[in-house]
Amino acid sequence: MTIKELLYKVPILATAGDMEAVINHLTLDSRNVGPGSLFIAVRGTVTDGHTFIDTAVRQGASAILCEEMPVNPEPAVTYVQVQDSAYTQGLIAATFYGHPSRKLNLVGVTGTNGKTSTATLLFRLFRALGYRVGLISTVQNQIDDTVIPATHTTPDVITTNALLTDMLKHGCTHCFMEVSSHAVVQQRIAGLHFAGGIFTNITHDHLDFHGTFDNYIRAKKGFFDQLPASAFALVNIDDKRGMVMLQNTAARKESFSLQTLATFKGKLLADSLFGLHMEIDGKEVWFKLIGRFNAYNILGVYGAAVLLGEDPEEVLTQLSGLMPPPGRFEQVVSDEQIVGIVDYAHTPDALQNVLETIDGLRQADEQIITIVGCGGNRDAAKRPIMAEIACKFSDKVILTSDNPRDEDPMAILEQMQAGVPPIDFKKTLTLPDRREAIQKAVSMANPHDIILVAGKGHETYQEINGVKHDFDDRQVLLEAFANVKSGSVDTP
Ligand SMILES: CC(=O)N[C@H]1[C@@H](OP(=O)(O)OP(=O)(O)OC[C@H]2O[C@@H](n3ccc(=O)[nH]c3=O)[C@H](O)[C@@H]2O)O[C@H](CO)[C@@H](O)[C@@H]1O[C@H](C)C(=O)N[C@@H](C)C(=O)N[C@H](CCC(=O)O)C(=O)O
Ligand SMILES: Nc1ncnc2c1ncn2[C@@H]1O[C@H](COP(=O)(O)OP(=O)(O)OP(=O)(O)O)[C@@H](O)[C@H]1O
Ligand SMILES: N[C@H](CCC[C@H](N)C(=O)O)C(=O)O
Ligand SMILES: [Mg+2]
Repeated sequence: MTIKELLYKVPILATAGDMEAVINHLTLDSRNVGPGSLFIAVRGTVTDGHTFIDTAVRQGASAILCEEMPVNPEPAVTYVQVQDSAYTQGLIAATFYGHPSRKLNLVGVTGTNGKTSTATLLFRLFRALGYRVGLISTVQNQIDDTVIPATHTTPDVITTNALLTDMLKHGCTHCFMEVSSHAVVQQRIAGLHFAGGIFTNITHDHLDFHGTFDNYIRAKKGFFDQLPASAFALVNIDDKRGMVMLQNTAARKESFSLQTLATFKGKLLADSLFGLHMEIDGKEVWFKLIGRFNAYNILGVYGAAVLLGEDPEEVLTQLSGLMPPPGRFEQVVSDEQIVGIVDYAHTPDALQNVLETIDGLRQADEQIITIVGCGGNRDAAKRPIMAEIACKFSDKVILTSDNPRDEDPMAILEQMQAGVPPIDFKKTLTLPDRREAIQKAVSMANPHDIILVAGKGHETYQEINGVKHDFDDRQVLLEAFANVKSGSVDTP
């Protein structure tokens, strides 16, 4: 495709060089540039892509898209200046790949918690309904049975268009994708055509990136503001920001609720360790998912499926058989009946939901032992809050590391400790080594006690100073259970 063809409908400020130059590769990263590449210079949070234009040219880039023309342009290279290269990237990627998002039903899910759960349940539901389906999620991307590892919750828009193209080649009719707030702000969904958008909820997270809660809300709303009139906008109206999401959307406004009148109204009849019993649209159904928060995920999934034209009864039948995604309330039980629960709760709201669920489900005087940490290079304000919530609902708490990234693990833990109420000091331990923390919890547990290992869920690594070390909470729990059994861990 020539650069001129690629720029169809793109607002341009200036150009230099041959507009017939042929482009066979798009990239944001100078390190991936080769002959035939169009390098898109984007201003980032750490560095500015414009500083890599010369490197891209040296590596043989055929064209450069930028917001600022270089002082000494290379005559053999084509330059295009635009107002916003991150946004333009979306338009170009759609043209380059032939608008794959218009050729299937692309549904985006946004919200602080529940995106992976909702998108994965939709993916599994539509497969069970007999479709070929794609998934773009934190845990993994998927085209039917083929798993493609994910690096982000929402990939950059070039990757998404490439994934959608592969999905079409495999005959997919639907793709369910998570839309993170970072992605909305960084234009990672620009130029994508959505058939629908779902809002799960909004609570405290990512204030490091967005600055204020209002900006965070605005970012989520930005997704709905971009939806076309042909799409549906389905929001949880039990969340007080649900209606805000609908304020300026051109899409069809739909809602779901457990508490009030809504397009899709559900009632939670019972909630146990075996699952949820709900009434939806007048029908009583059992589901295998655990926790009230999953009742919301189920309703959102049900609503989206019906809005996509599926038969409500068939949807409920298939939904009732579905299991939660990996690392979401995943249970690992020891031979002595100590119950380990691995859950991806890494926000105050998710942690509180999961602990309330566990507290509501415990039978008698079982102890709840919570292991929790907070990510480095991420929102620091949530650290003391999460420690406080862990203390409120647990008999014992072990504060530990969860991807310290470039931060000092002890500095993160000290910020968490600041949230521990003095009365709870005696039930709180701090062990920066996560393996040691899990072993300690297991050594303290009696049969039927519940150990919540929060924050990492499906993750199979611990990221320290840019290096991802193998670490899987489920595996480490199993090992600790085995060690206790063989007597190699001290029991108190
Ligand atoms: C904070 C953030 O979102 N960062 C994302 C952003 O990077 P950035 O703005 O820091 O980029 P930068 O390093 O400043 O570089 C600017 C530009 O120069 C380019 N560059 C850079 C170096 C070089 O040698 N050559 C070069 O061309 C880069 O490709 C980039 O285009 O743009 C990059 C390219 O798309 C992303 O990979 C990167 O994700 C980082 C790795 C990340 O950790 N992001 C997390 C916070 C994130 O996005 N999380 C959300 C989920 C959140 C949630 O819901 O919980 C997600 O969607 O995954
Ligand atoms: N609808 C919900 N409301 C509140 N909490 C939820 C909901 N669904 C799941 N959770 C809790 O949040 C955790 C993360 O869930 P999930 O992975 O589905 O969210 P996410 O929005 O994809 O997160 P991320 O932003 O990291 O991609 C779960 O492990 C569970 O503890
Ligand atoms: N999508 C989230 C995941 C957080 C998971 C938690 N284990 C952590 O590392 O903080 C983020 O990138 O902020
Ligand atoms: Mg997710």
